[in-house]
Amino acid sequence: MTLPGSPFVAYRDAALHLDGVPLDALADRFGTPLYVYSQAAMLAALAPYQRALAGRKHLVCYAMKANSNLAVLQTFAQAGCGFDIVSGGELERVLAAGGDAGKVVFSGVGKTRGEMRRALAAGVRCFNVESEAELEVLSEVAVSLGRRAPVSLRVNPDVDAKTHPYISTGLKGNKFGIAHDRAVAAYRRAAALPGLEVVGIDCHIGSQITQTSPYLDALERVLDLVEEVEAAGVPIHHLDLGGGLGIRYTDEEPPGADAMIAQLLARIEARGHGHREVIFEPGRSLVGNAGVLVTEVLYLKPGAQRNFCIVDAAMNDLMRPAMYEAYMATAACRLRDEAPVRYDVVGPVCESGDWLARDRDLAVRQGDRLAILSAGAYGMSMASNYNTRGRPAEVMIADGQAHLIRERETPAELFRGERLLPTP
Ligand SMILES: Cc1ncc(COP(=O)(O)O)c(C=O)c1O
Ligand SMILES: N[C@@H](CCCC[NH3+])C(=O)O
Repeated sequence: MTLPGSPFVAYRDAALHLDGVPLDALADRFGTPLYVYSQAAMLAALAPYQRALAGRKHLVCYAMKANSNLAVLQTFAQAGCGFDIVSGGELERVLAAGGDAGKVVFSGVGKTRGEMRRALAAGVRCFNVESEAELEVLSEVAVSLGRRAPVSLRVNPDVDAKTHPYISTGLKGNKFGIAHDRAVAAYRRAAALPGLEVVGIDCHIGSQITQTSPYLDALERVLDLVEEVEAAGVPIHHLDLGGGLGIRYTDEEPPGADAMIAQLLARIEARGHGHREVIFEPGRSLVGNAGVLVTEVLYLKPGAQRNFCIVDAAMNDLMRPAMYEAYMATAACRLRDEAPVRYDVVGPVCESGDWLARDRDLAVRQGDRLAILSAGAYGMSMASNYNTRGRPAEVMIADGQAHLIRERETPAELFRGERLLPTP
């Protein structure tokens, strides 16, 4: 039986393993629903980025929104990565995990003054500024602290990333970045403001991108702008080409990071920009196929039109199917020599949109476990407590050992901080 996604997920003697560890045994030990990650799979996904960029000035800033567990951040920090953050909370996580603020780029359209102050105090590498109004506020905040904030302008290159409309970010109609035709004026303004120091340019065109051509199109537009901005007298040091490289969830065939980067670097050299430092901000491609969500079959419910496989994980644990109708592959943790039945895999949450997989042929019985594959990115990091459900525990396999890296939430933790009204 072939499985899409990670080569680290495989059957051995009819039992599904991640990185050599049987998932049923982890479910027995830690309970379900349970996120399980492989550190080796994360490092294997980082390797092509490092290979392609070796020998030139570069920084891989892991886009931690994809999976922000401290142990995941520690893994990438120890491998030399920086981080792409989008909130003050993410900055605190980087620092708690031992990451280097000097390798942090701070993206996001709505940074608050408080977040700017904290990031300046921590000494982040760069603010990826997304509007002209933000430039003014950041300069003011920096001046009030007697600092100059390093900035890069996130430009919107208006290219089609050819991905799901909800996760496309580089088109004119998106809220992200500064419009291409406003960018030179914005750079002039940034260079004139007392609290700012222009250091780079950046773009990020979307997520789950499975072709190289949108990156090449965006690069041409970014390089055109760099030339215009420098001609206007504002030097640009680094090129941040964002993240967004896709992974295989089912039958997608995204380019390898090394092949994609090699093409971009060749173009950068050819246009005479080879001296610039290059930054990438990959999220999903580093962690997506390094993780699975293990869930137990609670009930099998045959129906006239559809059969339901009701599991203990739900949309609050893994939002991608409900939110984007995303396809997530599922696999039984133990293979049974029985005829499969076609099921919709659904959770206990009171919403018709609470489904994890549709029309899947599964040979499972009550009490069996299923693994939702490719769940290492935008799984736990998007989980909520809807229906007062504690979020799953997380386990990381490192050097053949399973480590609990986040405890399961208890109901008491969920209403900690809430207060009853005074009784009359
Ligand atoms: C600014 C920025 N950088 C990087 C990423 C990482 O994207 P991905 O997980 O698709 O690599 C995102 C999310 O799409 C983002 O918004
Ligand atoms: N959360 C999305 C991707 C959004 C990328 C964030 N900039 C997903 O699961 O596919």
